[in-house]
Amino acid sequence: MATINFGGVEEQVVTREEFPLEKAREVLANETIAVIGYGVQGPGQSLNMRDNGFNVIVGQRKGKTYDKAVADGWVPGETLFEIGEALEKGTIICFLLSDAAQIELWPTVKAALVPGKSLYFSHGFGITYKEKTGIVPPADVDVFLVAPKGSGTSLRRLFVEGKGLNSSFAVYQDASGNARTKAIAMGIGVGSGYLFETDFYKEVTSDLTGERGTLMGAIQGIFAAQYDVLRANGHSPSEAFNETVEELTQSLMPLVAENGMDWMYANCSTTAQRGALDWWKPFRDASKPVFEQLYNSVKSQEQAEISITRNSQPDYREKLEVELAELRESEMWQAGKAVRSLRPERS
Ligand SMILES: NC(=O)c1ccc[n+]([C@@H]2O[C@H](COP(=O)([O-])OP(=O)(O)OC[C@H]3O[C@@H](n4cnc5c(N)ncnc54)[C@H](O)[C@@H]3O)[C@@H](O)[C@H]2O)c1
Ligand SMILES: CC(C)(O)[C@@H](O)C(=O)O
Ligand SMILES: [Mg+2]
Ligand SMILES: [Mg+2]
Repeated sequence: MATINFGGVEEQVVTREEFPLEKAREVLANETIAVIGYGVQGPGQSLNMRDNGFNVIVGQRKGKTYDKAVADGWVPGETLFEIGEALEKGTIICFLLSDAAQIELWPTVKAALVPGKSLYFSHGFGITYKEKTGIVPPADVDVFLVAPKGSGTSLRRLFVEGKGLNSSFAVYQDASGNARTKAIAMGIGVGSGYLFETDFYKEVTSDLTGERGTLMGAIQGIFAAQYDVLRANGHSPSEAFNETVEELTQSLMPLVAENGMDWMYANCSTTAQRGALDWWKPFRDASKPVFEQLYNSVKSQEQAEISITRNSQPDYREKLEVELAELRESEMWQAGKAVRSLRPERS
């Protein structure tokens, strides 16, 4: 483990230098890694591991997603199977169904977990909320997680570009005495940049907070609020969208990603810097109570309950699509569509 100072706090992390890909391949040389589910993480993780030289198979029920797996080069009967067969063949079972679907499939997965196999998650959800999910693994299997901190789509894209997302890892059950090493090897295998250690509870709690907060929920909320105020005051959709979203994603966030917030500020006018420095604290103070409410709702398991109840309904995909369409069809995101079509590289 490398000791890194994160803003004054020292943490131990695993880097690719100390745990190179060759070592990961050695650790997992005798394993058949069965990726169960080919939604968002399934393709990213399985394709990265395959390209990294691991012995990977995919288990996916027949349908559109199965066909996508075939199109991605997985071969039926050789590297692509129905879920039951993949569970039988795999020695490391990567449980990459949606968190709600994991509940339904758990009895099948559990039956396949003979001693010596490992159960791998990319989220602490199923285990942490075991009273709600019923996911209680047998004692004689290793149970660990690697949670890439980003979409499986980005995991794959960055890998192809020679870059990587960071991931957390955690061990819940170490039956073999080797679970931690296996977890790290899997983390390197799926293409992680560096790996930081957590536990299942902390992973799910921070993850649910982050995606409901700044990463997805809060960002849409703050975009919508500013866009509405600009529109209500007579600004055109084009002006409001550019001033709310397009400039952020195209110009300013890449600067933040490159070298931090002060670097982005320093590359803007002194007028902008003066205003941003004056206004970030009122925004922090206004939103902090909402973040506290959110964290408490995650901690009390209310968010887990909502997620399980809503996403277990037979028509949950259709309902999600209606809500996504509402976003897509809003004036702000329709304006965005037009703005994107005018980007010079698209014309
Ligand atoms: N989406 C991400 O990028 C992301 C990022 C980090 C962690 N995770 C975690 O990774 C795990 C997988 O998430 P995901 O978003 O890739 O899942 P997903 O919803 O995209 O994938 C669902 C997969 O499960 C299959 N499936 C759904 N219901 C099923 C059922 N009843 N029986 C059999 N198969 C069924 C679908 O065919 C699909 O292949 C989750 O634990 C999630 O929290 C996801
Ligand atoms: C990609 C995210 C938001 O980080 C992940 O946590 C998810 O649930 O999809
Ligand atoms: Mg998540
Ligand atoms: Mg996440």
